[in-house]
Amino acid sequence: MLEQINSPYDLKKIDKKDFPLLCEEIRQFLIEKVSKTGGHLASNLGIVELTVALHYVFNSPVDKIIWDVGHQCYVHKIITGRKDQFDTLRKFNGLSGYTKRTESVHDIFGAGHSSTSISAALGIARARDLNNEKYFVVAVIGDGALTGGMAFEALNDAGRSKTDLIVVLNHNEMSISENVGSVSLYLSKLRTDPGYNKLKQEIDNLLNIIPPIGKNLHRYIEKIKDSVKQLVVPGMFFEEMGFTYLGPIDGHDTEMLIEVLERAKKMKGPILVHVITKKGKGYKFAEKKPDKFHSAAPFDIETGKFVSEGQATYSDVFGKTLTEMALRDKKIVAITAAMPEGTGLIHFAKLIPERFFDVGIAEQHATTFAAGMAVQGYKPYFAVYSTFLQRAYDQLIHDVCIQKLPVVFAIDRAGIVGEDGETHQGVFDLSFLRAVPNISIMSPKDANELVEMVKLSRNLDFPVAIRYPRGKAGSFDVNRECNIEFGKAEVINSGEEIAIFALGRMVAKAVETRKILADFNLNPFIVNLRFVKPLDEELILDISSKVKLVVTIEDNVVAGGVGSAILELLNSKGIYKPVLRLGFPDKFIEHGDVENLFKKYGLDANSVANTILQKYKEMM
Ligand SMILES: Cc1ncc(C[n+]2csc(CCOP(=O)(O)OP(=O)(O)O)c2C)c(N)n1
Ligand SMILES: CC(=O)[C@@H](O)[C@H](O)COP(=O)(O)O
Ligand SMILES: [Mg+2]
Repeated sequence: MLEQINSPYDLKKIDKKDFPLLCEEIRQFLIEKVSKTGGHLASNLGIVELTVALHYVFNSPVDKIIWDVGHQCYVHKIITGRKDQFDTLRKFNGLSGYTKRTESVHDIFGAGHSSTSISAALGIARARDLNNEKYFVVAVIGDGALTGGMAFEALNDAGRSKTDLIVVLNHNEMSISENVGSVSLYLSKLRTDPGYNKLKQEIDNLLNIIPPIGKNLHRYIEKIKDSVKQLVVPGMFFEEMGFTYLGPIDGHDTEMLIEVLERAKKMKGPILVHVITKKGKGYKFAEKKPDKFHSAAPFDIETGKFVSEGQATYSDVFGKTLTEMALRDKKIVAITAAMPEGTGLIHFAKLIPERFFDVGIAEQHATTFAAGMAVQGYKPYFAVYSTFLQRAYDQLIHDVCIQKLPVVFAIDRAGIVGEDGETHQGVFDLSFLRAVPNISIMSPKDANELVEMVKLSRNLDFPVAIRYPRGKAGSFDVNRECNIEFGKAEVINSGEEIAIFALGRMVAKAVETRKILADFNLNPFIVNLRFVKPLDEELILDISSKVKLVVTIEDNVVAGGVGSAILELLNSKGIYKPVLRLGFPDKFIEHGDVENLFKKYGLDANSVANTILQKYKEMM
């Protein structure tokens, strides 16, 4: 059946009774393809029936379906004519793992970061109304994404607006890990107590029988209805927010889904359809461990084992080091915004649960919450992906840095992350952090240096950012002493003519570059900068004054990064030399394998060596 589907129109030609079979085919397709490419398997397995029902009931692209985060849009991509590209999913020049406006007219709104769908949908709906147009607007948001503040800002705005808008809440009790927070508990209550909803329906029916006689009496009765509802159905949260609540419904029953969505179509104002699904449905390993199959690496279908399992990542190095420190130091607390696994804080959570805080997908709250703990003498470590820290820029400035509070931002996934693409590349943090007073920024060249930096940060009495990349880290020792001196760079090689200042994982590339340049009789200085703020000015000025060409290499956009910092320093001291700044250009970096991307942007060792040679020849 799947072969016949190349557009939502084809789906409408299929007999509804055959949908369960179609969904089964889609699941097999997903498992087979994602086992090879990697990707967000569990979320997509859970949303098969809901996506089929949505595309059956609504008429995309005339009707607008907006996916929150977008990591669960694979079924949508299959139905909207992109199934033949699934072998290229998340690969260089291949299909994006998220919704992307340039990829299809059915991707009405691009995503990757969480909790944006209701705002975007409301914007589209209000634009529709201003234009006097007629179409449906549907936001699909998960229970995890609903923990994000933006979702509530949007509900708050939409609820009283009377704008026609349908929000479908895909409730599977999971964020990446288990979902957290009181809204999550509230949803679970709705989910597990069918009588609760039946009662609501019965009360609504009963109250609606009361005839509205006269204007004043009508108003009075409406008031009574509201009070009775509040008394008998406590916490009618969505209704109180101004939404008509439909649900909860079984999200794996296509017939039921279609019936309820059709009903929602006929209703006016903001509607919330509460759908219960199972993350990972239909693949036993993903059902059992939905967190492991959330953002899955390629795996073996039979065993559920990941191809590259085993080696420690930078996240593990951070998580294990901090846990080790915190076992002896009761002031250390760890904070995550819904990423305990991804950030390596799971190690901390298991051993020291009382000092571990998962605040939901709420980076802004996490940052100010950390500031609050710091005010009371704790040492908070907020582990956050570089790309998601963008969300909390104001909190970082206003709540942490202005007050010079000793919060440590453990910035994971700094630099390019690869397959997640432009929404997730962590290539802006150096630029946006450098501009902020009071914060110190450092980046380790390898796993052991990360251990040392985490230790160093413990006794720094001001805001600190430690940035490190996604991926394997090599061997390390959490018991290693800290030998790094604050603000001091490391000279890896002395040299002549050329100085290469590199940061973080680019140090290894600089070392490799030097080997290539040796064949051309060039022996540059190689400096591991370690610190972006403060820069080791003395060392940088000393070495720069000895060479003809200064080169900087960073895993960040060139604009405002560490190369800019060095250029500014040299300029301010009257050292006017060519400074070749290597990093990412002024564009969003697409998805693909990290090494391919480094190559494309001239940041692999061979490309760096060639660029240096060319520049050097021009100068001679
Ligand atoms: C701002 C932001 N923070 C963190 C993430 C990482 N993230 C991606 S999906 C996800 C969980 C989403 O859960 P939910 O919306 O319930 O979708 P499900 O996977 O359960 O279907 C998280 C935390 C993100 N995409 N954006
Ligand atoms: C959708 C999303 O934002 C996360 O699932 C992200 O893809 C995880 O990335 P990692 O695989 O690097 O943890
Ligand atoms: Mg969920």
